[in-house]
Amino acid sequence: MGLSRRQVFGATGAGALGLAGAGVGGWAVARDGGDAGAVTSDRARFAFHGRHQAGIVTPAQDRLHFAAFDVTTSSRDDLVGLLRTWTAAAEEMTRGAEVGGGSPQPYDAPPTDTGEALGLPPSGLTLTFGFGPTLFTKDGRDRFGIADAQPASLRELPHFPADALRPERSGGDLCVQACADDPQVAVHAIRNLSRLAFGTAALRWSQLGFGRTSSTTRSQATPRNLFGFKDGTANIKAEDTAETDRFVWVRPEDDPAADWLAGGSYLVARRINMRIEQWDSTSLAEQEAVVGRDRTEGAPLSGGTERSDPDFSRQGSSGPLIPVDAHVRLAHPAQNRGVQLLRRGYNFTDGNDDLGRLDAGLFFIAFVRDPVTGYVPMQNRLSKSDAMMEYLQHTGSALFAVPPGVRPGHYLGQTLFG
Ligand SMILES: C=CC1=C(C)c2cc3[nH]c(cc4nc(cc5[nH]c(cc1n2)c(C)c5CCC(=O)O)C(CCC(=O)O)=C4C)c(C)c3C=C
Ligand SMILES: [Fe+2]
Repeated sequence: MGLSRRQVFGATGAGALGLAGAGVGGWAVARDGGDAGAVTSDRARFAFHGRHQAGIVTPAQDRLHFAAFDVTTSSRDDLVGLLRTWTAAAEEMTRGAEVGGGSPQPYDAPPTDTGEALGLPPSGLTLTFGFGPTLFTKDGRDRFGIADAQPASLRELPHFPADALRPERSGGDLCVQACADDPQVAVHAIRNLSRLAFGTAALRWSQLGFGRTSSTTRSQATPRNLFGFKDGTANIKAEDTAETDRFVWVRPEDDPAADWLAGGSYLVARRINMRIEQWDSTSLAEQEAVVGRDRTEGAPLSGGTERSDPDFSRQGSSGPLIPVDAHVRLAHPAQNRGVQLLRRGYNFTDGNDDLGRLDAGLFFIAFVRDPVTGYVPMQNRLSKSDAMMEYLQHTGSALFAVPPGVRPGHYLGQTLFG
């Protein structure tokens, strides 16, 4: 039996909870007659307005279309105009309405909405927007008069060992994470936002994802990644409000020069190719040793069930049961000064290469309160020592500051530009 809405979202920090459209500050999900709200369905609808943007601690949907944009204008007014336009369109699309639905549609002009989502339910669409470091400063230039408000932690991520990053899959001034349970709804959202940006911002790169690789609420089943392992077991969950407060949401005192980001977060995106043909020819014993958990149950190799705490000191006949270079050992808070992050990634396949190998992997997305302390040291440790790295190649990378949620009547990023 699922948890009730109040159990799932009752303490988001906003202190209020209600059905979408009720105009309350907490996250709300409306489902026809449903009470769980933790499991998404095509009828799920997430409120666009709130204290935090949706798409972070709201239950992870099954599909992703992620897009990074370059701003092509040098006009601050045009940029703010785009953020206002995106705000209105995002609010419409997340409630399943047409873009520009309120305005009359002249027959001799292109429709205001591209049309492929007409008649489809909201499908749990969430749109999460972020600002990249280059929106603030580029080539030493203060592009839009916001350089003084650039958060100290919003810098290009450092080069990590074994990175094979492609510039055309990295960076960006703006990002939009569109998640939904219907891929057509997610793609429709990015297509329409790109169209509205014409002349102000242009798509730089984008990534489709299927099959979430993390659960973000307790009542969601743990999904599997393309290595066939349960992924997301030890993730921060929406119910863990002490953890989300400590590791996900930015506080005003974190960076006084960038207090506009309070209530927001940072989004780390990494396109990680998985050498799945190599993985598929590896023994199950080796696969489990690399992960540090068993494949069937997802239980730590030290014993117990999926939810048992790993015992890193437990010894087998030839050393620790969870090897010293196992992924879960190196990613565990015990190895990372207690740090945790909220993972919200997706599987991807983008065709194949000339040798018939799939271009497949995991589009890693994490939300952190501070990437400098909450992501970079962990990635360094994994890139240097994780046994899984033999099967991985990082091919894309980006970092964005995710502003707080939008209040009714306000626009995205108003705390920065307003
Ligand atoms: C820098 C952070 C991380 C990257 C990059 C990353 C890539 C990555 N992970 C898997 C598969 C699994 N990861 C699991 C756990 C796990 N991973 C990270 C961080 C990164 N992973 C953390 C913090 C944790 C939790 C550690 C803990 O507290 O125990 C697991 C185990 C199940 C689970 O808890 O989710 C798997 C499986 C892949 C395939 C991958 C890159 C392609
Ligand atoms: Fe991981």
